[in-house]
Amino acid sequence: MTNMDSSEPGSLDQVKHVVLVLSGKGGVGKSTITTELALALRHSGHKVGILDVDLCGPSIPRMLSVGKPEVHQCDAGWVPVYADPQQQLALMSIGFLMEDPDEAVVWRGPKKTALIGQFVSDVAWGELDVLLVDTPPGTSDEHLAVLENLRKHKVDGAVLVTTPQAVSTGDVRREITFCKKTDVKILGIVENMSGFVCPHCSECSNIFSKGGGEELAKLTGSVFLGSVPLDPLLTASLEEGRDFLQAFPQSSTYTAISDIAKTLLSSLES
Ligand SMILES: Nc1ncnc2c1ncn2[C@@H]1O[C@H](COP(=O)(O)OP(=O)(O)OP(=O)(O)O)[C@@H](O)[C@H]1O
Ligand code: SF4
Repeated sequence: MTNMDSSEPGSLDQVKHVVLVLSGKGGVGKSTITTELALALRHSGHKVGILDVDLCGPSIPRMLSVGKPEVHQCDAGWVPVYADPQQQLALMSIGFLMEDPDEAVVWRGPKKTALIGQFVSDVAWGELDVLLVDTPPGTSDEHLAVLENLRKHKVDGAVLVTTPQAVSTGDVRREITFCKKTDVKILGIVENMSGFVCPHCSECSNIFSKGGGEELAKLTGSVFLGSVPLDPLLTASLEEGRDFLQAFPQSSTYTAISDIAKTLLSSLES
């Protein structure tokens, strides 16, 4: 996808890279991967933003323990909320603006797309190295609304999240077709919940067949960014809004996430 003329005004002008995080279906860990990639990039000294546009279940505020703060507006738009005292990890979630998280489910298409459109263009991010956009699952009109609005500024490409089970279904392939049709570069594929890390001995067992994500990447000519195991310590950290990477730097899951973040960053900067 082409970048917008940088002379045009917009709240993404000082954002170096915009990355969509997509999944063919819900529950594969898209919000988890978005959150952990943001934390990994932030720990490696980058200034990161997360735009949580997942109307169906904005879960990132809980994962980052920011709750439901009051959001303020300045001349440039909505002011993001910071998830860390150093103000290196900015978050704007559609959940902050919704009275009742269940209300979006009954909204009709045009209302959703109008809200998303406004939301995407109206956040005052300031300077960021990377903005990760957590989109709703699937390939709906909501995706197109996100894309149309981001495209006015810039989008580097998309990270596709899948699981060993989902890789064999049509969902992830539909997502790939969506990227091709909408001219969004696939930056890479992440296989999440790839094996199970035993909470007692830290051994990783492959419950489902492994390697589907890598296979899919080969088939579609995409980069395989890596796999993240199903780790009960990660589940608990997300539930408690605790920074897993800070708490468990010796774990194999830490290494897996950090390596994916490094590979993504080098592909963005190449
Ligand atoms: N690698 C992992 N290890 C442990 N738990 C995980 C992992 N990935 C995801 N989870 C857990 O699985 C659940 C679903 O993850 P998540 O909310 O990230 O999925 P999602 O794809 O964003 O879903 P949706 O788009 O429907 O909101 C969460 O409870 C999360 O804590
Ligand atoms: S994974 Fe194996 S070693 Fe670890 S606790 Fe379970 S049975 Fe024991």
